[in-house]
Amino acid sequence: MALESPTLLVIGQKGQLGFELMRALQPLGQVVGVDRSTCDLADAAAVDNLVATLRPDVIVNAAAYTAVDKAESDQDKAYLVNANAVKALAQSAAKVGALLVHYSTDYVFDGSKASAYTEDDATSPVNVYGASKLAGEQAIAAELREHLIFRTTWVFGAHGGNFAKTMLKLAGARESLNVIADQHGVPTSAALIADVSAHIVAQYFAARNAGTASGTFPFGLYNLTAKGETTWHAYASKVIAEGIAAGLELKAAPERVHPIPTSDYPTPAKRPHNSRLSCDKLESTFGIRLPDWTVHVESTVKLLAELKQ
Ligand SMILES: NC(=O)C1=CN([C@@H]2O[C@H](COP(=O)(O)OP(=O)(O)OC[C@H]3O[C@@H](n4cnc5c(N)ncnc54)[C@H](OP(=O)(O)O)[C@@H]3O)[C@@H](O)[C@H]2O)C=CC1
Ligand SMILES: Cc1cn([C@H]2C[C@H](O)[C@@H](COP(=O)(O)OP(=O)(O)O[C@H]3O[C@@H](C)C(=O)[C@@H](O)[C@H]3O)O2)c(=O)[nH]c1=O
Ligand SMILES: [Mg+2]
Repeated sequence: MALESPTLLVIGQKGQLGFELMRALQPLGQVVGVDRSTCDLADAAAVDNLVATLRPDVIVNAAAYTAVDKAESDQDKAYLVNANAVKALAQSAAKVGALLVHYSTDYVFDGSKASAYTEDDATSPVNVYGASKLAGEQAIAAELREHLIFRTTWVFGAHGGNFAKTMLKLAGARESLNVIADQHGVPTSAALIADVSAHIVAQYFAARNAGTASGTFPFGLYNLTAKGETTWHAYASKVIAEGIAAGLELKAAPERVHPIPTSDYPTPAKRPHNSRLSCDKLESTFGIRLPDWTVHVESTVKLLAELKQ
């Protein structure tokens, strides 16, 4: 008997991660992408109508309010998109029996732990964005058993805005940069997150086709980042060094990227000093091996340099 091709709905297809998901999910079925102009996530009725009409097997939500500093003075909007809309989406998914794949952040933690955070560690966000994302996680867990929430960190890619691209731009315009050296974390490429998501959705389809998905599939919360660790300062230095090696003309050489403490870079939102997440649960549950963060930083900077030339 031929198996029917599944339908996958990607919400937020124009973000960093959404763009990579539209690529990575293609082999799994019919992929339908929507963005703010075709479906506003904050419009619960529109989302419910879309889900009821399309009846997707899987909904992947890559849309979020991600402006961390702006969220401090725009709390209602951050909660509307990251919490209320996510709860409504989970309810819509439950009605049609879809798996909901969703993404969250290291900013659900206060960063006071000395080692990498596991999925069992207590949350304690220090900014509005982190609190709104945590509320979204909790809403999904309350509404829908068949969910996967991937907590990730410091996302970058060739498509969309991110810290790596900001550093290349600043290094092209200025002789020197000051970058925080006492916040520790892991740059994770949107492509890696999308590829791992696709692997796991494929495992879900395989289990479902074998008739076991709803009974034994390991739904739930997983950390998903690249391996290793760094600081914003060392990350900026690496990006700039790779940019120069790839032929970009940058004014600020890596040795003129100065390390500074968080106290020297005041921002509206507080940020955790430790953003490291242990991915042992994801690797052992799904049999996945995550690459070091430098692998995709190197390839992405090369690609960005090629695109400029
Ligand atoms: N970026 C990062 O460093 C990290 C991100 N994450 C999480 O990963 C996920 C993906 O993030 P990333 O791809 O980097 O984010 P981006 O900011 O690149 O993309 C988010 C997308 O969501 C869209 N969006 C926002 N509000 C709405 C809305 N009301 N209706 C429809 N679309 C909307 C945005 O559209 P528009 O441009 O029109 O606003 C944008 O296309 C998010 O859940 C985020 O919280 C987790 C850790 C780190
Ligand atoms: C531009 C700049 C930033 N910084 C600091 C500020 C901040 O602590 C750090 C990173 O800056 P960003 O603006 O990229 O930080 P931010 O937007 O907070 O990045 C976060 O985004 C959300 C969506 C997440 O979920 C997190 O995982 C994380 O990636 O670098 C410098 O020290 N010097 C600079 O010149
Ligand atoms: Mg940002």
